[in-house]
Amino acid sequence: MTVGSGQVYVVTGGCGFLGSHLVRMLLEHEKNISEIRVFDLHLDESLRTLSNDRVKVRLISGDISRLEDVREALRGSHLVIHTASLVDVWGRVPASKITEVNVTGTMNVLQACKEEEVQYLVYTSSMEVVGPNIHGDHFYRGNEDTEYRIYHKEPYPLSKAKAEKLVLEANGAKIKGGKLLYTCSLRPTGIYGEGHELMKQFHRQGLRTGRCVFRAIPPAIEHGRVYVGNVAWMHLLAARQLQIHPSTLGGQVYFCYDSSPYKSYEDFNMEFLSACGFKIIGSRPLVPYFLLYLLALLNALMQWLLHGFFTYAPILNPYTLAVASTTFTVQTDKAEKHFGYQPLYAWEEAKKRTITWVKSLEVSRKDLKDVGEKGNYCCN
Ligand SMILES: NC(=O)c1ccc[n+]([C@@H]2O[C@H](COP(=O)([O-])OP(=O)(O)OC[C@H]3O[C@@H](n4cnc5c(N)ncnc54)[C@H](O)[C@@H]3O)[C@@H](O)[C@H]2O)c1
Ligand SMILES: CC(C)CCC[C@@H](C)[C@H]1CC[C@H]2[C@@H]3[C@H](O)C=C4C[C@@H](O)CC[C@]4(C)[C@H]3CC[C@]12C
Repeated sequence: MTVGSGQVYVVTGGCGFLGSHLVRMLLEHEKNISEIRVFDLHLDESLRTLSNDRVKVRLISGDISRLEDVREALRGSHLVIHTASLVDVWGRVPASKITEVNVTGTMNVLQACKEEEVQYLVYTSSMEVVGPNIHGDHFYRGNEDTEYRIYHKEPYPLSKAKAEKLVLEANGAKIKGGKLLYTCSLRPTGIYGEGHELMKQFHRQGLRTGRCVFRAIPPAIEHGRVYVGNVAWMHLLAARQLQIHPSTLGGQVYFCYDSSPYKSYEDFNMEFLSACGFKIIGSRPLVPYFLLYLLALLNALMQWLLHGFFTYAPILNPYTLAVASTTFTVQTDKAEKHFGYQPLYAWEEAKKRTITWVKSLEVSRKDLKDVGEKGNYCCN
């Protein structure tokens, strides 16, 4: 295989949900690269087959929390897109582990950039570095400059906020050889699309309840969502333009946005699930908020009691309830102004692709039979 003399990009967490879309996006749309190094703790061998005459996809097994692993992966590369992270708001992973991967891991990426003379770093942050906060303050179609009471207590948002701060502070730092490091941070809202693990869980749950989804959150609560393909596209453009206009993009944060509609978390999921015959029951929440909150508290108590025996980590806990019950949506054109970002996929296309994928879950589910034919269609 002949591989050209283009740039070498490293994608940490490249085998994850966003990471694998990003790798495919780079292969298809970035003409200036000859090698993509996919660095991950758990490798997805299928990505290796994506290598072509122009670009080699190299899978590198490593742990972001080990500096040596990161240094080795970055050696001789031009740019890093750092998406590796432990995404956990359910208490499945100890807080210390989240800090080790998300904060120490990011320190390692920065250190490795400095030691291995890598000048450009695009960091995948999260809307959670801003909010929603636990006070329930709504962030209604805000932008990067909107004032908000930022308050972090949970390990995941805390770790993302700390990591983002480190990334931004490192912008302009001297690296080995005397050149400067340029960094920027992208903050997706809730990402959806092909491969979204949580959507698989909601789909599975919906099958158990006869394709009925029982409304829990008032429909007026807006939750920001963005299509994974557009998040990947935005990373590609940021990486490209950070090298061309480092003084414009360097040290900046950008929310990731597209034309996905502003809806509640549940109504948004229904955009896809309804194509599989799912129905949402109730135009208002069926259970009063205080009962849902009690249930969330009970789940937290059970988690604490069972800790040491096994990990009890249901989807609903006080924190996920607070996030789902607080409006958090963005409306901004900062990325368009700074680096010409416009969504690559219109809402109709993003929706179509996601529906196709959700439908494919139906045929691929081995345990579909366990649910029982009758129960599947109680709403129809
Ligand atoms: N999913 C969302 O809705 C969402 C929203 C906003 C921001 N984000 C951010 O986007 C990024 C990607 O998230 P995702 O949803 O694709 O998550 P994901 O879990 O699918 O991907 C994360 C990847 O990081 C890898 N990883 C974890 N620990 C590692 C370690 N110690 N060393 C090397 N690799 C390690 C995992 O194996 C995985 O492949 C994360 O930084 C996350 O914080 C996600
Ligand atoms: C109350 C129940 C009926 C519904 C519970 C849904 C809940 C699990 C969902 C709602 C919002 C979701 C978060 C949101 O989309 C954004 C992010 C940021 C990202 O960085 C990590 C994932 C996270 C926290 C989503 C997790 C799942 C949440 C809380």
